Amino acid sequence: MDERIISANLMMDDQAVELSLRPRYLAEYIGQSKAKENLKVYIDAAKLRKEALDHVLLYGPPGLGKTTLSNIIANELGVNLRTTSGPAIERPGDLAALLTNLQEGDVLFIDEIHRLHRTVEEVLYPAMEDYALDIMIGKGPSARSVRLDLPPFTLIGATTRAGLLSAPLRDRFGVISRLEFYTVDELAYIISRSAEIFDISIVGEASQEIALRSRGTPRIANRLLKRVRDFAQVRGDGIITDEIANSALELLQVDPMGLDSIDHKMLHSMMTTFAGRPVGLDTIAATIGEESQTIEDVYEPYLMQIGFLQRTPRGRMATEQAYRHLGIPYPERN
Ligand SMILES: Nc1ncnc2c1ncn2[C@@H]1O[C@H](COP(=O)(O)OP(=O)(O)OP(=O)(O)O)[C@@H](O)[C@H]1O
Ligand SMILES: [Mg+2]
Repeated sequence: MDERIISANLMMDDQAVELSLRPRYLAEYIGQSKAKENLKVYIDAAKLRKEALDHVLLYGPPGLGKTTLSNIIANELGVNLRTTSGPAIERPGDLAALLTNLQEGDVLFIDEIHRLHRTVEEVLYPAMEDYALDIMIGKGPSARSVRLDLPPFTLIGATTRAGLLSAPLRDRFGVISRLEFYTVDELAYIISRSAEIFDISIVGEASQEIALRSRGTPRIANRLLKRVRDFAQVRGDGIITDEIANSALELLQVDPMGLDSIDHKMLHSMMTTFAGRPVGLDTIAATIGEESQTIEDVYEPYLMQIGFLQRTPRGRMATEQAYRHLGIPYPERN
């Protein structure tokens, strides 16, 4: 399991904490104003018409609040939420069971929806489109298909990789929302809110400092806050000051841009081993000993967001800004 501090993936000891930190209503959900504004209109309209909300697809890098937002949507609608995930639904029958147990207007949340089995996905098409389930009865030449009506419901799908969704599935979502990285101010606000929930005091610029190194990601912000709190309690008097925050963050080896040793290794090898030439994802992965998928889902999106990495048709390239950050001379040849 990934134990690195900036990893946006969920770790076991985070799960209980995440529950308490998770905002429950749209008004408490910080940032993502575009997604939020639209959703608010659709939710209000669905409530006015007493209809199920249209199916929603949420996508974006890990830890940006997809699961949180799905919970909020169900809360705002005042309906039940059933949660499952793509890989957990093994057979079409499993999905059929989930669907037939829904009540009118309920939300079915499928996390990692890009990992649904093909045969399961096919059950979803008529369910999403017509609120119906096509069931095969019998075998061989006498087999026939029976259509079963479902209550109107809302499917919320979440994925870190919208590109892996099949076109027919993607087309059946009426609302498609991309979650964005958070600004430093938004993260600082989330950190202050979490500190309040933890009942710890954080003063001066400390929440800004932590926010700066959180890679635009609330989950990382909350995780860094917890580690900094440990330092404050052991090395200080429990109050998170600028000084405590900075020295803790330094020890955690997260640099002022939020980059950790893997980011550094990756950029460094692109600049030196490959001398700034475009490099393929798999080559980078093999060189630094990480999985291509982890690099693509976790590392690249943020490095691209801050303008350190470029994807060209010939491969990945570090930008001049990245060279400056690492203190390596930029090859002047392009
Ligand atoms: N907009 C927000 N405001 C406040 N806190 C947030 C917000 N979004 C996320 N968080 C915090 O970040 C944590 C992670 O969010 P969440 O689990 O919803 O991310 P996710 O996108 O589902 O991640 P994954 O792709 O790994 O499933 C939550 O526990 C919550 O505390
Ligand atoms: Mg999630």
